[in-house]
Amino acid sequence: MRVLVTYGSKRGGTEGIARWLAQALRDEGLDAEVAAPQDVGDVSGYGAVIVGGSLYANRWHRDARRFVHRHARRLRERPTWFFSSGPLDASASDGDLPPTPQVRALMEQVHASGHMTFGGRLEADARGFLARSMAREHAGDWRDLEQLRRWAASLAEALALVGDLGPAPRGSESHVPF
Ligand SMILES: Cc1cc2nc3c(=O)[nH]c(=O)nc-3n(C[C@H](O)[C@H](O)[C@H](O)COP(=O)(O)O)c2cc1C
Repeated sequence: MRVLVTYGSKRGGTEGIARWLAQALRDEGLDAEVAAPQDVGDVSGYGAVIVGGSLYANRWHRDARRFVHRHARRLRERPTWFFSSGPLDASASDGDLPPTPQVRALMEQVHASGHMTFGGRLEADARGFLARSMAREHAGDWRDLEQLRRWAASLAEALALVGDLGPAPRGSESHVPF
């Protein structure tokens, strides 16, 4: 099954997660590819889509939000998962940080099957006034590869189940059982 991983990322940390995730999904036997949201014309060729966004003031990066709005109808027709990347500490590693209210609303819009929050990254020499002052105390890389691999394995398992159930009837919503 072809799987698209796309992202909204200001400073590259979330893009990095998208790339690792696609690799982890390929390791699980899926035909996964990464594309920047502006390079995706149509998601019809994909069996499943994963959209990630970096968090700034609890809001997803604009490119990720726009992607969801633009493709909402098609996303509702196929299994779609979201991930967020943000916390500059180890709080995301357990895998149970919920989506922010804005991201939850986007999930409802496309009937997303699930969400994962990953730790973020902020470089010590980050540009921008706010980023620079945050970096004084919070610079670091909290993206957790083990957490990412566990999530990739659970997605592969869910997609294998979808595959066993056969393709959904045209126009129907996805029915991933979790
Ligand atoms: C100004 C600013 C605001 C941020 N706000 C949040 C936030 O509300 N929640 C959060 O979890 N992380 C927040 N972060 C951390 C970023 O989400 C984190 O650095 C992330 O990895 C950035 O992803 P990117 O490199 O793809 O842009 C903030 C970072 C900055 C610089």
